[in-house]
Order: sequence, then structure tokens, then C-alpha cells
Amino acid sequence: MNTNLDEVILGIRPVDTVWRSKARARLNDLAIPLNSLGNLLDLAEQLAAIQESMTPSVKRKMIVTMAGDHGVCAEGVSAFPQEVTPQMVRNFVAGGAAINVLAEAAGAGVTVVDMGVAADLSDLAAQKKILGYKVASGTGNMAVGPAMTREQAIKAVEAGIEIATRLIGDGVELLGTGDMGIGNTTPSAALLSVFSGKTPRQVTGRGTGIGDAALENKIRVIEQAIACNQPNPRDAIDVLARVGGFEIGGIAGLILGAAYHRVPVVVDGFISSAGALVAKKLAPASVDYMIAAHQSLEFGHRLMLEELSLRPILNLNLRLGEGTGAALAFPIVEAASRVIFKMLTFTDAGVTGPGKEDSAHA
Ligand SMILES: Cc1cc2ncn([C@H]3O[C@H](COP(=O)(O)O)[C@@H](O)[C@H]3O)c2cc1C
Ligand SMILES: O=C(O)c1cccnc1
Repeated sequence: MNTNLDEVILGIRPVDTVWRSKARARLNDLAIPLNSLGNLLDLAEQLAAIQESMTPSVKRKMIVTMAGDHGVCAEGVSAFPQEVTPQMVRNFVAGGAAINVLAEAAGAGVTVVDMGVAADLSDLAAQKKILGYKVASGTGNMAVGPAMTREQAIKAVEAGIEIATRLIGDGVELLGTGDMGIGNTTPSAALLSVFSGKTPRQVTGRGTGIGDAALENKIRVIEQAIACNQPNPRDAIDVLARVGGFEIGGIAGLILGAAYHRVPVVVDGFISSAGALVAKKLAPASVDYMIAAHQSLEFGHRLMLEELSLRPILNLNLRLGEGTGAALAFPIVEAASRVIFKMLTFTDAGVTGPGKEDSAHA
């Protein structure tokens, strides 16, 4: 199994433009007024081109929820205490969390990963209820030093690649990203600020629902983290190490692994998109394999999606994470695969095509 970061980055190819054109030609020929299935047709084209098949299949779906803790919680950046992270991991295992219910509704599985929770979850890993990839027990406090070492950042990304590779090897056809980690909207906003050049004030939101004073503090903490760590925006691993998180690195790796194996990956909200941004900086062609599930209510997510050049499928005022938006988008992605797979063309269906005059088909 190749999980070496440099080799995976080199192995990620843009989606083939000839396949895109072939898929688009068929979609333009379906027995509907041209483009009347809107963005669904773009998704269908993307799926067909990724799989290099006119019968793309995304039936076997998996959400991967990556969990990790954050030393920066010591600065009072979240409305909730850090112990909620392991408590929620146990809730995922018990099947009672939002992601369990929404993934089940979509006919998808949920894989929970300990990327760096600051609690002992080895009992769950031993029982194979979660995957144990703990890089360390929570990151360092990025307000006073680096969140992690460069080696830990690479280890986190390579863990994500390994997980994608394992799941795809087991037959998964569509991946979705998810996160759990109290405090993780803070490193996510920091990553966006560094990569986009926008100020922390322009990209920082309220996460779990902090008030005005706490938001001001969160912005100051991010400013301080960037000032004291001086991450190099041209070196994505450096940025991840200095102001990122273990689960964010894992998400970046999952996306890179998906792209390497030519499997589409649905990106959830703000934190997942921060992971996607790291993946894009490491391998720009990986964006071809990404599908943005939704636009989160978290302030900054719109900018994040702009940085990724991705158009969200849904806009449901979600601001939860866990992979919930990805699970909700799964049925739409699957529907898009069926549009190109199962619908008939004008000729096949015996339906008269558009007239020559005033037709966008012409
Ligand atoms: C009970 C609970 C369940 C969650 N599920 C996802 N998050 C979300 O909220 C956290 C990020 O927000 P912040 O940066 O403000 O801490 C992450 O854990 C994210 O997954 C949750 C948060 C809580 C409290
Ligand atoms: O968009 C998200 O994923 C999000 C937003 C706020 C808190 N947790 C997650």
C-alpha cells in the first residue's frame, strides 16, 4: 500500500478532459431541454470523468469522521470544553449522533478515526469500533508555539491517505469527510487566513456559538498564533504543522488518497474545507475529485469555498460538522450518477429533439 505523501502527490492527475467532453456530449443528448437538470449535470460529468466510465457507480458510500483535540482550547476559543471530543466519539460509536442518523438515512457507513484525541480511546480501537491513528494527545497551543511538528503533520496526512486506501480497497466508491474536535474552527480559520491572505477578522466565525467578546478573543488568538508561528503559505505542511490540527491533516490525507485512487470525495463544512485547502495546496489537481456538500453557516466558509473554486450542493444553514452535510449530499451525488447511467437520449427514447430555430441545442 503506497501511503508515501510525496509519491501520492506526484500520482494525482487532473480528471481527463476527453472523458469530460464525452460525458457532456451524452448529457447534452438526454431527452430533456438542454441543461434543465442544472448542476446535477455538472456532477454527473464530474463522476463519469473521475471514473472514466459512462456508468459511474457511487453506491458504496462512507463518511470518515476524523477526531482530534486542540491545545488552543486553553485560550477559551470554544463554547464547549475539550472533554466533549472523546464524549462525542463514544456517542458516534453508540450510534446516537447526528452523523449516525444522517449517514444511515443516506445508506452510508461511518468510520470514526482517533487522529489525536486528548483521551485514551484504545478500548474502542481494540474492539475495532474506531480506527486508532492517534498522532499525539491533542495539539500544542498554537497561540504560544507550533500546533505540532512537521513530522507529525506528515504522519497525520499519511494516516488519511492510508485510511482512504483501505476503504477504497474494501470497495467504497464515494467518500465523505467529517470532523470532531472541540476548538477546531480556530485552526481552520487560521489555515484559511494564511492560505488566502485574508485577515483573521475576515475569516473567523462563532463555531459552536460563542458570544461577541469570545469572538473578539478568538480573532486575537488567531492573530497571535500566526504572528508567533510565521507559517510559510507556500509550504502547506508547514502551515498545517504550525496552525493546523491532527484531524484536519487526516482529512487532507483522506482527500489526497481519494484523488490518487480516482474516487470522488464529498467535502463537508468549514473544518473539512480547511483540510481540503491543505490538500489543494499540496496537489492542486486533487480539487477535480472534490465535491462541496454544502455552504456552512460558519462565517468564512463562503470564502473557503471560493479559495477551493467549489460550488456547494446544499445550503441548509448547517453549522455542525461531523460529516453531516456530506451525508446529506450523498443522495444527490448518487442521483447524478444515475442521470448519466440510466436516462435515455432523444434517439434512444424516440423523443423528438428541439427544432433548429431558437434552440440552445443547435
Ligand atoms: C456536542 C457537540 C457536538 C459536535 N459535533 C460537531 N461539533 C463541531 O463543533 C466543534 C467546532 O466548534 P468550536 O471551534 O467552536 O469548538 C467541532 O467539534 C465540530 O465538529 C460539535 C460540537 C459540540 C459541542
Ligand atoms: O461548518 C462546519 O463544519 C462547522 C461549523 C461550526 C462548528 N462546527 C462545524
